[in-house]
Amino acid sequence: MNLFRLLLRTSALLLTLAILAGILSGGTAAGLIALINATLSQNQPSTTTLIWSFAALCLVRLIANLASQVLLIYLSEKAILDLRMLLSRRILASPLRQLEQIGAYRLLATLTEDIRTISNTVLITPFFCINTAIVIACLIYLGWLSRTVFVVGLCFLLVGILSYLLPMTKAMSLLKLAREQEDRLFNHFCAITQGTKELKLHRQRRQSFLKEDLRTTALSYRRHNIIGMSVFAAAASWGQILFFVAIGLLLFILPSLTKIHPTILSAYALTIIYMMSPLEHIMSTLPTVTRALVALKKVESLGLSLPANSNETTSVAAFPSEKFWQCLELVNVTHSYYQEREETNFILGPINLKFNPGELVFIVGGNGSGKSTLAKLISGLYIPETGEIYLDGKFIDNYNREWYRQQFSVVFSDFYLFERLLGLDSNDLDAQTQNYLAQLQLDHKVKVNNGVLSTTNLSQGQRKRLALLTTYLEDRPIYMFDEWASDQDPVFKDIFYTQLLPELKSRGKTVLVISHDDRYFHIADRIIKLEYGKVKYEKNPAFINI
Ligand SMILES: Nc1ncnc2c1ncn2[C@@H]1O[C@H](COP(=O)(O)OP(=O)(O)OP(=O)(O)O)[C@@H](O)[C@H]1O
Repeated sequence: MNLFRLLLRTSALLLTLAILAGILSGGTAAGLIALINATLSQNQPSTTTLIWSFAALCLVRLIANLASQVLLIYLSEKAILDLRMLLSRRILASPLRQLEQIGAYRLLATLTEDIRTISNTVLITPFFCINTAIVIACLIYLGWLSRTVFVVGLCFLLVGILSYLLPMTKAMSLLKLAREQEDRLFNHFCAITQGTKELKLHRQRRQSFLKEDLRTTALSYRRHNIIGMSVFAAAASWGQILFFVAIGLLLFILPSLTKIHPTILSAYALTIIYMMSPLEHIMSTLPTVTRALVALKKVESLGLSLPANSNETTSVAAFPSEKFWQCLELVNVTHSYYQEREETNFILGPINLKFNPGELVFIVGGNGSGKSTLAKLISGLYIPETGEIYLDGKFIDNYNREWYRQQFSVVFSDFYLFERLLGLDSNDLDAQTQNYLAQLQLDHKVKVNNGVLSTTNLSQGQRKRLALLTTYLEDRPIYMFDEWASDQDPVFKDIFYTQLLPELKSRGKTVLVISHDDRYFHIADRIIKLEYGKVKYEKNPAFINI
């Protein structure tokens, strides 16, 4: 994808109109220069026709220039908005595993830095187009003035462009390296925001983080940027001097080689001087354009490029709401993680499990045995590498996975809490929420108004209760809680296991609970124990020696 295609996708009509207006603007600029040259070269006072032509060209240039700029500004702002929305949608449509592999810091760098870089370039595109149109129109005018001089000039121009492109390529590779360092910088920024407490509490850790990690990366980023931008500056200065060399050639060398009329020479000198400002502008925008190209490449390399990368159907309208289901089945399901540094694989499965409505199932096992991974597989967040998942005999594939995920309400151990109760449009949402707040003993802390919670700045245990509240409001057939009770005080832990879970079960919900609380295993209908990624046993708690 390049910048032009990005603009074309936004609105082909607007882009065409803007380019036409830009060409007209550039053409009239060249026309004005031609008129000025013609007037200067004639030895008699200007005719009325010339004066009126000059006034008309001024007017056309004013209107065309304005129209082109306004159209392109509108177009570029629309392109940025579309890009922001598209990229956010792409991220949300990408498989969870792919996003985990990319890493939050890289996504953050793309959503902030890459979009900012692309936006900056898109915003200068209007002026880039108009200046290019002016340069092209001036070149046409020069060609019309004298073919011989033009051909010599063109050869000179080609040599100039080639000598400019060479350092440009070098600069581009340096900017690419700088962009890689930017990803690492974002990783360090995440460490600063998420590890503030750990860094504050340990002076040596903080100093070594600042010196060895952050500073080293920031210095490397700076070095690549400085060299890259200096190469650009050198190329731009070289380009500028080439113009004067061209004028020098024209004035001092060419007349001695071939016969050229002085009026043509002065017209050439005037036009080249006029062209210098738009050309300088074009050259000054090249570093920004190059950065944007690097940013676009980065977006593509993350697998978040604009062509659809997810084969999943995002519509759920084609499927019935699954309030009454009979059987959820996992057949030989596997998932593996490749741990690059350890060069080892963690393999979960093959897993064969069945779940029924109204069942309370505990998933237990030691740390790292694969419980959370299984939860992600069951809820459709991970796609099984091998094996199949069936809901009432319906094979879950890309076509219906989005619908399948809508059957689950989950509180993960690393849950996220939204301040607004998004996507819940019940008429009495506030009343229902208030009711649950009281049930979860949060009504003295949190209020709700028009679906907005008064605060989420609470203790971890209280925040988990708010996450539980959200799942209550979602009212879906299958509930999953990943170590939900681990942050609760003994009193509320007891309420969770002995009141809330049985209540959900009595409402016909299937409840899958990942837990280490063996004191409460007896309330489950079934216990599934995982060990090293395999199901060790699946039993009624009455038959287990806890
Ligand atoms: N995002 C990941 N990338 C790579 N490996 C991972 C990832 N998440 C988990 N693993 C690996 O998979 C294994 C199982 O992890 P999982 O989180 O499923 O275990 P768990 O049983 O939920 O553990 P715990 O009780 O500590 O929460 C672990 O050994 C871990 O190293």
